Amino acid sequence: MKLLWPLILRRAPGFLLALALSVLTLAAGAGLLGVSGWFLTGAALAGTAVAFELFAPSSAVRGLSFLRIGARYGERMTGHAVTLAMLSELRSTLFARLIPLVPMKGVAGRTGDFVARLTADIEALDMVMLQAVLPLLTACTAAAGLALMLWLTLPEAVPVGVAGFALTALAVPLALVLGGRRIGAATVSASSDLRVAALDGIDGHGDLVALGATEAGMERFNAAAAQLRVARLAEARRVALGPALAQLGAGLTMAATLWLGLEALASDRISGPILTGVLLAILGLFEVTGPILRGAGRIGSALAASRRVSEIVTTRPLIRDPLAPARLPGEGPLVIDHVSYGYGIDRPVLTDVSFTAQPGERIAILGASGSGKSTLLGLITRLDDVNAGAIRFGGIDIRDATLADLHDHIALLTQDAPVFIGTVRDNLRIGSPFADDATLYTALGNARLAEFVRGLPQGLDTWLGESGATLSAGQARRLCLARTLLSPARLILLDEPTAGLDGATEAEFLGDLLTATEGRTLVVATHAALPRAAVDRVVRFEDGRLVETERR
Ligand SMILES: Nc1ncnc2c1ncn2[C@@H]1O[C@H](COP(=O)(O)OP(=O)(O)OP(=O)(O)O)[C@@H](O)[C@H]1O
Repeated sequence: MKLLWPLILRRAPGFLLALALSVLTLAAGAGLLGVSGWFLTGAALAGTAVAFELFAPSSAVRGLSFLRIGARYGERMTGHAVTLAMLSELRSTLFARLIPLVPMKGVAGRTGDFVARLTADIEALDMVMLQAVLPLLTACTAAAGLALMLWLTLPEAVPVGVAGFALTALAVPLALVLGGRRIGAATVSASSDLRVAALDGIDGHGDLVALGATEAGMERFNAAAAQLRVARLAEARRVALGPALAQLGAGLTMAATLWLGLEALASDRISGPILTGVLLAILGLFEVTGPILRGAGRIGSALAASRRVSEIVTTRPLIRDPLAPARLPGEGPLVIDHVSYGYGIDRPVLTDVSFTAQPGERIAILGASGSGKSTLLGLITRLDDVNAGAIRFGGIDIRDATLADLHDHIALLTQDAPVFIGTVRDNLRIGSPFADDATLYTALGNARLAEFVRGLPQGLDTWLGESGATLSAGQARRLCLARTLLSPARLILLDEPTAGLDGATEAEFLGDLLTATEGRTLVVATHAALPRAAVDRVVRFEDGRLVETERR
């Protein structure tokens, strides 16, 4: 709830309107039942002893029923509109907070789990507002109305009426909430596990089929689905308790009031029609306890969801902008100065690495798989900070610059760069949002993809499926490379840029790197055999140490 309060306060007028309409709906409903009870009893008695006026009560009944319909419609529209707007803002806030948490070591968690937090968990919060906060505030007003009505008509019933109402609308839901926290947490975690199993199954479908392991994938999914079914069933049982308890509370309060009312009737302190009206109005006011008790059964999940969402919001990103940032110069040497780094304290990945890339220089980092090449490129773009030593660009420690400034100067093509859903143009413009077609084709040409794109029926406007499903692995790689080359950064870092290219294309491409990165500094981590002219210098890594530097 701590998370929701600022968002609720920002939309206070909308929520107050929804609350006012909710109170009006309840008052109209209670009034409708009360007047009907009084009217029907009065009319029945009129035939015998009491003279009764019909016109005013029947108009009141009609008026109140229209008022109730209109107010309920308005309340639903306003309540939902303001709640959905609030959740949409929460989703955007959460997504923005999530991004800085992902790099390098990442936050403890899995993609499917984060998707669940952004979708199902936030959806679970919508009932907090619509089935808990608004009805509870309405119930407080209803309790005051009930006390006033009884005090005016049957004062001796005030304690029993208010106590019955408070028990049903507050104490019982509170007990349901406290008892349902464990079930709620189990439901939310089972729902997240199911998403993870589904995403894994879809992503790895090809491999599961090829390995004849679809059954194992199905089993994982089915186990997660069964777990969710058990958790949901336990929750549904609690939710089903709600309406029954609401009926019980209303029934007992009415019976106690009736008992006191019959004594008052016998001693002429209340009339028959008024007593009937009061009893039915009580029934009307208890209507608000229905959503509260139904919601109380599910609030355990909402609380668990809210905790998971808060975890993201309150986790401080590891990499943050400095308070007083220095500006990086347009050009300058990249200095790797005695850098050491490890993902955990006990396993160093880079040890005391030092080298300098002068402006315009092309450096290849070679080394066996796992020797720390990608790790170093990640550190240069501040996906994480070094454990010891420093990385400087143009004489400025990159930790002293803002991330935005750093990424304007240094661009990285990661080993697993993704193709995003969208067109070829959408994908390329991520690297340079305002680039015209000629610039896009130049970058595509440098990545040896221009002919392919020109041959597509819709050229740059061709739609690429999810993760570039309509491209071959090599084409997807070259598209990502073209995107990196479009960046205005003066220093380009390429991690295995030729992965997915065939031997002949790889050699041609490496030869072309010179033109593609003309005038820029280039650091490329690769396993490929490099043509002599492709780079100015080769540095070789072995187990995280720089063991050799060779000038070409
Ligand atoms: N996110 C991570 N968490 C923990 N350890 C990691 C992580 N990423 C890499 N490592 C470890 O760090 C070491 C260096 O990995 P890195 O990816 O930098 O090597 P590499 O030289 O780029 O290998 P490759 O040529 O296969 O891409 C490896 O032992 C790897 O297991």
